[in-house]
Amino acid sequence: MGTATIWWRARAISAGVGSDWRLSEARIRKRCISVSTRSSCCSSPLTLIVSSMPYEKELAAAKKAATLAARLCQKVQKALLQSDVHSKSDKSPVTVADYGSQALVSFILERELPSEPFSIVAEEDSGDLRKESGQETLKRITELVNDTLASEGSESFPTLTTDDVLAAIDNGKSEGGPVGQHWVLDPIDGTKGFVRGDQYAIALGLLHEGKVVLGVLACPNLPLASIGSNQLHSSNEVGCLFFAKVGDGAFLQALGGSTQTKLFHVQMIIQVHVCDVDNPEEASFFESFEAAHSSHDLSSSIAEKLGVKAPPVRIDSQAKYGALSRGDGAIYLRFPHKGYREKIWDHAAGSIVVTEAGGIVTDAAGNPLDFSKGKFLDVVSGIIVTNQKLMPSLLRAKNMIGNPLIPSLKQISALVFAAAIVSARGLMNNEGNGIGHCKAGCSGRRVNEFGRWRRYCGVVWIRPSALICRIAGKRSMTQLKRFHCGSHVIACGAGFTGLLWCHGGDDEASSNCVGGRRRNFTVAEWWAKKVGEKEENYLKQEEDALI
Ligand SMILES: Nc1ncnc2c1ncn2[C@@H]1O[C@H](COP(=O)(O)O)[C@@H](OP(=O)(O)O)[C@H]1O
Ligand SMILES: [Mg+2]
Repeated sequence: MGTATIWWRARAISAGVGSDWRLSEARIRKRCISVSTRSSCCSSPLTLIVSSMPYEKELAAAKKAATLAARLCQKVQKALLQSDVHSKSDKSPVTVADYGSQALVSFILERELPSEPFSIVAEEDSGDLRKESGQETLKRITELVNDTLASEGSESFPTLTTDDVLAAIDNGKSEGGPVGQHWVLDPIDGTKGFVRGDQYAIALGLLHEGKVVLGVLACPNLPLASIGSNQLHSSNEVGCLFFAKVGDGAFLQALGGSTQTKLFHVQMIIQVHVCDVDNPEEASFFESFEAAHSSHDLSSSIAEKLGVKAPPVRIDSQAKYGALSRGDGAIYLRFPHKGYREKIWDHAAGSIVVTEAGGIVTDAAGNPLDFSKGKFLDVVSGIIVTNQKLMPSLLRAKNMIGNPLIPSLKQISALVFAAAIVSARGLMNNEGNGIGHCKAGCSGRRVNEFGRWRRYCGVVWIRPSALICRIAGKRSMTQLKRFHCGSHVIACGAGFTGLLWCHGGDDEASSNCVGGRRRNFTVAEWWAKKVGEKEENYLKQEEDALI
């Protein structure tokens, strides 16, 4: 008797978003069909043994869990945005959605995969909900979870008690590690985006022996159409579900399954690929919306060094990984500020979606991310995501910019020049225009802004890596340090080719100069704190001033 194994894989035809929404889920399923035959006689029956590929049922469970959790979050976000009661600073709706999403995902995974060892590394724990003060919130979460389960028409679920919800949340207490299987969950990734009404994601990955083997990203607000420049899909619809299994490619389907994308009950799925651009001038890059999460200055210096022309696309959450996996942009740069430790749930699902789409995810030194060390990722100074072709030059650019020990010729000459500017302080006139020396060092466009800092020149620190000149006023360094938000920074990051800009200064300087080439919102926050004004008002003033 001979046994032949036939691997059959329906290849999805997709060159990018919107190119082909006609594939059905059945067509992309990968199956192993083992066909046993008797070599001599055709009278014997043909035995077909169809066995699922690894992680098939885990993937189905993860998609179901993330889809339901997304439904719960959408409901809360909608109420949050419509509510007059909750101000943006009110964290309670977010809390409800975070816990609710975690409870739902945990409940569904445990129910769908009863025979598997069950471990989840997740962001939330039930400590606060077990306190007297958390009882009301716990009740709301339980209602929300039960309502969401009831809305899943195709199946009936038991009604969960508050204790069931607490237990489901506490499943997420696992520490992960290099041994065995662990789910990795961020119940709402991009909380700030969620509160703003922008992007967020439910991110669920599975680790096996420390490696990510599957990932699902539910992005309820991400358009099905590309958010990059080459928009191919005409739909305005939002809600994307990205998923990937190791060795099997990355795929995208509509999260809601609306009539447009779900004809005849067949869910349409496309295989996604990262964009294969190799010319940085044609590439665009993603970064965090929040400057506090990732240094916008550093990524802009790197992009500039690389020759990227397009402005950054700033969005919250791992929706960035999803968008990159389908070629909306070619690069995702993430440079947390000193002291921050990345968590595995912020990257596990996204990284496999991108790598299965043909991309690469490394730390800023080019090392692959190691998910086997527990909750934290020990990354060297940031995370870089891009395609195979751009990665080498991207790492080179990062090394040149990020390594203070190897300043470029341009940086050295700019340094010398910066020192000259300081010593030439006396050249500035009394109208506050530093035109005399400024013309020599930066473009005319910025002259006035620069000139108005005249009064604040005095003490200068120069950090070669970023070419940042810190120009303090007549105030003492101690005073400046007290403000401690980088707002006294005048950054000359791009050298002296006309890209001098201002991040603000002390109180007067910031009001004068924040409208430089880049706006640093921390200045606004700082200002708001200092003068007790709302950030929005301050920004409005700035807009008006600019007009
Ligand atoms: N100071 C910081 N630096 C870097 N990342 C931070 C940070 N503070 C929070 N984060 C992480 O950044 C995530 C959001 O990423 P992004 O900036 O890409 O939207 C947050 O996820 P949560 O919103 O789940 O807490 C949080 O884990
Ligand atoms: Mg997160």
